[in-house]
Amino acid sequence: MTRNAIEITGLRKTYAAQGNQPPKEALKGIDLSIPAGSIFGLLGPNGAGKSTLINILAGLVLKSAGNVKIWGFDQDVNPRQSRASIGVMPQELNMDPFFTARGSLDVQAGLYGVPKSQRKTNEILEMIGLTDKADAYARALSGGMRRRLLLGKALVHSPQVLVLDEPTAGVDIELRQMLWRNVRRLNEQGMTIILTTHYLEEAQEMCDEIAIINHGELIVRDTTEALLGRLDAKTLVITPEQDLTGPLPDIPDVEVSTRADGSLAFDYRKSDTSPRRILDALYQAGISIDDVKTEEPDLEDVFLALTHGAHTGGTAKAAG
Ligand SMILES: Nc1ncnc2c1ncn2[C@@H]1O[C@H](COP(=O)(O)OP(=O)(O)OP(=O)(O)O)[C@@H](O)[C@H]1O
Repeated sequence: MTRNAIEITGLRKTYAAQGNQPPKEALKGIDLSIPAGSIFGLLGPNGAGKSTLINILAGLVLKSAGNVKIWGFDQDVNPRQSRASIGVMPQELNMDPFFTARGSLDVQAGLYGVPKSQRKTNEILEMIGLTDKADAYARALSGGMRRRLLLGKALVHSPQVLVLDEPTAGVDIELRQMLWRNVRRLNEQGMTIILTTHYLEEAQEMCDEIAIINHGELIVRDTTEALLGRLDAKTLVITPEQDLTGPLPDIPDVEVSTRADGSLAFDYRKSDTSPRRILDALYQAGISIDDVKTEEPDLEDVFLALTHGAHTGGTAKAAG
């Protein structure tokens, strides 16, 4: 049986009323297990409850109800062990400006009770590419370097589970690649990775499994592959040999549109039409074809279909 790194049952969070704001039910009973060794994506629109969930895992927000186990340790029964099993790289760049990079890592290790002899400060500095900035004060580091330091801080106690909350928001390509290289390496060494990202392409590329939450509820949880297979929509794009002068062929159950580059896009559902039918119709209309390609839905299509209440099997993206 696969071991679960995280087991969440019936998790609820209601933030207390503030001023004239009524109480806010941010999580409405989440059940979610995350297998050990996976790279798991937690996705959802703004305000869905992702940060609340992550902050509960990190022990930064108190849950209102439900049960959370991290690496088998129940947060309520074994709070110390459950906290020691998880490291969180937060979204905000909250830094201790008066510590050096090395000092920040040391302080963090101290907070987690890691004995000096077991600290891996140099190894972590090397991994996050800050060896030459080890003695620079955090306030003198660039935004990208501070972010790397946050990753380092999340690793000082060698947690089994690493949570990355929007790790690549607003970072340049080089830093993004470095982060993903590190994440892959840590995962290969056995660490379970949970990440939230607004970049769905990134989630599609990085994550084995994905959960989508919306309005505090879990709406789907599946392997990335199965999620991508949920949408029935497909697009066949053909480039005609000559510019078309006559009307476009009318094919039942297929929507056709012209793209800016002169190609024709035929949106269809795999369950009602085959590409062969489209190609036959073009042949009969006397349209000769220079190039053909198909386009599959991507995670963005799945995400939009699920979070906008559309049914899977619905919209095809007008990719261009
Ligand atoms: N401290 C708080 N007090 C009151 N309401 C809060 C608090 N923190 C979050 N909320 C509300 O709870 C809901 C969920 O917020 P949360 O930050 O968990 O969402 P999110 O999915 O992380 O969004 P984002 O992607 O924008 O970070 C939102 O409606 C938010 O306004």
